[in-house]
Amino acid sequence: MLRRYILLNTNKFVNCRHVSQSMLQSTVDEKSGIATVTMNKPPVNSLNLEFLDEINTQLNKLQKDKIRGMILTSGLQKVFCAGLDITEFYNPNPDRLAKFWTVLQDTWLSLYMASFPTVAVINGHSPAGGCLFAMSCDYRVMVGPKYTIGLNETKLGIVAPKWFQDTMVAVIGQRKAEVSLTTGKMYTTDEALQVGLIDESLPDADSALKKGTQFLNNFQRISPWAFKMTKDISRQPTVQWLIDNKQKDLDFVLKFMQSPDVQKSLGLYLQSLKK
Ligand SMILES: CCCCCCCCCCCC/C=C/CC(=O)SCCNC(=O)CCNC(=O)[C@H](O)C(C)(C)COP(=O)(O)OP(=O)(O)OC[C@H]1O[C@@H](n2cnc3c(N)ncnc32)[C@H](O)[C@@H]1OP(=O)(O)O
Repeated sequence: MLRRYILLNTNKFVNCRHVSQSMLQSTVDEKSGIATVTMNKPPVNSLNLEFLDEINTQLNKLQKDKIRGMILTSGLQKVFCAGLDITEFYNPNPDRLAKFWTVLQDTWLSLYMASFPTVAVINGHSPAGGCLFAMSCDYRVMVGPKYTIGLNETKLGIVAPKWFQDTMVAVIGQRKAEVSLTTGKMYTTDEALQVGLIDESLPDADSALKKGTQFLNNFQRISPWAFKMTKDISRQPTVQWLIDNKQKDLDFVLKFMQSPDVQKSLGLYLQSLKK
């Protein structure tokens, strides 16, 4: 049952329903119908099987609740999301890896095709899967200037799957995405704004959240049905490949991730992170 709370959110009191609390906090402003979903899995919001499952469950719940919009942000000091949890890939248990990848596919489909408008308030670093999540929202507001965002997979000796790449192409275009993906480029906030990877840059998290809310307020006078149909038509070419090839994508990942060369690269990368 939903309970009423007064919740402290970025130094502001708002009237809201408290929907869940664990690695993910979700609050819905009663007046606007806008949900704020805050990732809170220290130290870096890395996406493991359980966290992804929780995110996907929450997205499906918000859809059923017919919210009017969602802000996705982080409760951590300087990281929006560090991407996929690399320990899921290193010396993996094949059954768990298969579950992990399937939940990732489903979570991406839920977020990318969400029936409500979505904004990523990127209040920290956002590499790889973190960048994928941000790019999957309808609008991106980033706190600058000190954080970075991008698909850095080649720097780990791995390959961004086709649907990660297609998501980037849909945001910044083929040519820029190709250079960005092959070089594993991590953009500063200013660079990300220049290339179109983010829509706005704000100096602090409070003003970024306000900007995100302002964007969502654009939809108050737009029919949810018209919004959803338009988004579906626009995004269908990007999602169709995965919808048609979920098993093939999974089989490839299982094979690729268990190859000795990839394991060696991942081991070295994990070591460098620990240092
Ligand atoms: C036909 C051909 C088709 C080809 C298809 C190919 C198909 C292949 C599929 C494979 C695709 C795989 C896709 C993967 C996407 C990903 O998301 S991979 C993850 C990439 N992420 C990163 O590289 C981020 C790494 N982290 C950082 O850069 C930094 O941690 C940070 C900038 C996010 C934060 O910095 P800081 O605040 O200084 O924290 P740290 O001290 O670095 O980290 C604290 C702590 O967290 C651990 N950690 C960091 N990131 C991760 C992570 N992603 N996963 C797991 N753990 C992580 C880090 O090791 C530290 O741990 P300790 O405290 O030292 O134990």
